[in-house]
Amino acid sequence: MRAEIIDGKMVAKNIRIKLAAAIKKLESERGIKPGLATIIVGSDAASLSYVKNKEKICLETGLNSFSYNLPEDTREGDLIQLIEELNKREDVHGILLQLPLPEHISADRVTSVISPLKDVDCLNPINLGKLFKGQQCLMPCTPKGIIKLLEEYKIEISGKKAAIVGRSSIVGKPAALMLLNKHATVTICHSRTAELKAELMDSDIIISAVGKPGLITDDMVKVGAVVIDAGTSVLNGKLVGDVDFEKVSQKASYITPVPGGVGAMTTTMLIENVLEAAGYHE
Ligand SMILES: Nc1nc(=O)c2c([nH]1)NC[C@@H]1CN(c3ccc(C(=O)N[C@@H](CCC(=O)O)C(=O)O)cc3)C=[N+]21
Repeated sequence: MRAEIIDGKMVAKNIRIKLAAAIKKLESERGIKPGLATIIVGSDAASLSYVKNKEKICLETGLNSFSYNLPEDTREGDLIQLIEELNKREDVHGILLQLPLPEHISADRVTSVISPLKDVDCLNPINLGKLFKGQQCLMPCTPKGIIKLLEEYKIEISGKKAAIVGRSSIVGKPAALMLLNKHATVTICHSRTAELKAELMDSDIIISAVGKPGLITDDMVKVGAVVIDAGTSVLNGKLVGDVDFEKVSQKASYITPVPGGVGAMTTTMLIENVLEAAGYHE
């Protein structure tokens, strides 16, 4: 079997055309220009790749973008103070705090400070609680993009067995909840999973969000499975996923490339969330 390649770049581009029109409308009808503030502490390679793409897309869709690049040795108190200022600013509708943070900063404490109304990445425990309960909230960008891709390619979720590899609060866990809300039977695998291969071989949909190049090989995937690669590692200066794309694409029915798959959707979902936070409702 030769997999159909899920073209995240193309799907994202089509969504952005609609977003750009909606942003224009919000500005002309209500005088609101949606604004996104991005904070990076230090210089994580995957974060920098995200920012580069995000800046381009903010420009393209007509969003205001404010960037804060803070040094690695920033004090937690100073970061919290910056977030509190952004919470109050009327021209900032979304706050994106890039993870991971340096070890001396508590991500839990800092993300709790982000106003739930501006929390475009769903990091605040209030929004995570809503997600847990299946209530309406700003959905985390990467899992939201994954669901959109599955829907765009008319891939059935209800009743399917889905395995998520990775249990981060920003991709793995929310992806599991969102698939569960769409009636998949979900297994969450991680570094201590006893039989990763056996779990994956039994799955119709595999989502990998670990950040380990080459983690998912063709012997772990059943023929006809849908393989979604949400890994973002930088290897020799290039962005790579978790999946051995060449080999796995000969067994899967659908597969996402890196770049051009999930990552391309993440940035676009971020813009969608900023627009939502700015008060635009279809
Ligand atoms: N709070 C937080 N939320 C995140 O969502 C988050 C984060 N922190 N920290 C860093 C990682 C990394 N990440 C990427 C998203 C998109 C691309 C992306 O746009 N990729 C394009 C191309 C990039 C290129 O080729 O330069 C693609 O895959 O097609 C990359 C990386 C989000 N992350």
